[in-house]
Amino acid sequence: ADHEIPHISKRKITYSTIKSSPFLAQQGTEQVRVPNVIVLVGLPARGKTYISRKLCRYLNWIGIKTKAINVGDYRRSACDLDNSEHEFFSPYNLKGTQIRDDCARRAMEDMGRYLQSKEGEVAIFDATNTTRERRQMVIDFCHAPERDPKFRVFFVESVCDDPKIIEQNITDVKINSPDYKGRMEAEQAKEDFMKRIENYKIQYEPLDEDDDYDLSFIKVINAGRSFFVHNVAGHVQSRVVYFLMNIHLSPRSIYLTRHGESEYNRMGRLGGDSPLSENGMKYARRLREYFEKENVRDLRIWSSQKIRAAQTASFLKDLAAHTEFWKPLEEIDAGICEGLTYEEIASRYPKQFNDRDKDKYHYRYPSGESYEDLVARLEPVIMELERQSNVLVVSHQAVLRCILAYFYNVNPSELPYVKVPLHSVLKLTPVAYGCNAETIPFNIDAADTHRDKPANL
Ligand SMILES: O=c1[nH]cnc2c1c(-c1ccc(Br)cc1)cn2-c1ccccc1
Ligand SMILES: O=P(O)(O)OC[C@H]1O[C@](O)(CO)[C@@H](O)[C@@H]1O
Repeated sequence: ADHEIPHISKRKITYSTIKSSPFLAQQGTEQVRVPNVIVLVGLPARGKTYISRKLCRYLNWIGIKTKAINVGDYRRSACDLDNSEHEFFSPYNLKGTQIRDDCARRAMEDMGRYLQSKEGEVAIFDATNTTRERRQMVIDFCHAPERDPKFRVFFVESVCDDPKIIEQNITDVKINSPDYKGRMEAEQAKEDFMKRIENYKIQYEPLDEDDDYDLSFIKVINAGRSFFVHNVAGHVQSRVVYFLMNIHLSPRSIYLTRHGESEYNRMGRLGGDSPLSENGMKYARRLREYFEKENVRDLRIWSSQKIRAAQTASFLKDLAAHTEFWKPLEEIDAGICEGLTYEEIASRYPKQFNDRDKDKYHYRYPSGESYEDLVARLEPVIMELERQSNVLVVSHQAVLRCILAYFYNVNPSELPYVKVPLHSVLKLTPVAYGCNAETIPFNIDAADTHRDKPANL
């Protein structure tokens, strides 16, 4: 109806909304990008699964539909677990070799269906792939004559001879893996796994810039200490290289908090730039006390530039090695609904209000932003978070939902409903393949700004 949105002009304007990913211009319904296969290469305990799961999470978060396929999972389900001792992996064990080849082929065929069906754009093939013969089998599968379009192949080889890192890997993710958990003592499991690595070393043929001159690949050396990058082709491969060059294994914590309660929070009003309320000030003081006790080494504080966030961060400034104010950390822009309450939006713009709850991730406020827009503007923040050590982020409800969704693989339909209450700190500590989360509540009164998805939608 006319009173809904002031029309700029009566002419029919069709806005081409880039629906699927901020990094992708769609033509019609087809994605313009060819399917990509990222093939891991490396001895056991070189972090291949760590890389594939982290990469998968990042690519999905930026809107590139990706699936990681782990051949070890196929082997474990193909044969019961007494086939996980090191003898099974000997190249002289014909039965073991045959089972492992068969599992690799089945995993590859599942990968082919995932990409051919356009269910996804990128598949990550997580296996040792340590022989030239095995890698050629994957290439032939991706470039099969009848395949159109051909799958683009990028090899990610993890080369690591740092005993400390390998030791950490085996302790963190091998001893408790299904192959050993509850069946062998830790020391025995570690010994067996070292023998499994020796079995793979017999046949290991690393990627070589001369022999593999025509391939596209990156060698990651000693958990990202150095890299060798060769023949990178296309957008996805360059994003993968960029991501791998920014992640690290060093232990640290990421603290997330919203600003203290603001005057607008108390009134139920969206956005704006109101100062902290009395409760909000109390929270800022208690937040400082918490970080005095936490005594975090080299803490960096990143805050949105909104008054409510800057006030909160300013209570901690002298505790931090460095405090900076970032525009990308500002709250979602509600456009024409800025400063209104949900009730006012529902009465003034009923259709907009209803549309938003139908697809809250993609819905863009008129003259404002969608959650999808927020993810695109937060990508540099995520990349910098990966690079850093101890960081406290002081931001807002919608922004923290997007950041949490990155660390916890939350999909676009659930992301806009993640609970991020006022007056609580979330402490994230990356471990092995995931992230430990500790919620520190402060028990200081605050408005509840959370709106659940209406039951009928
Ligand atoms: O290069 C490794 N060698 C042995 N282990 C490793 C790595 C990496 C790794 C690899 C590439 C990049 Br870029 C960053 C880290 C992670 N991990 C790992 C360690 C402990 C638990 C889970 C994974
Ligand atoms: O996407 P939702 O659930 O409306 O939450 C985002 C809203 O939360 C607030 O940060 C606080 O209400 C608003 O400024 C913002 O518009």
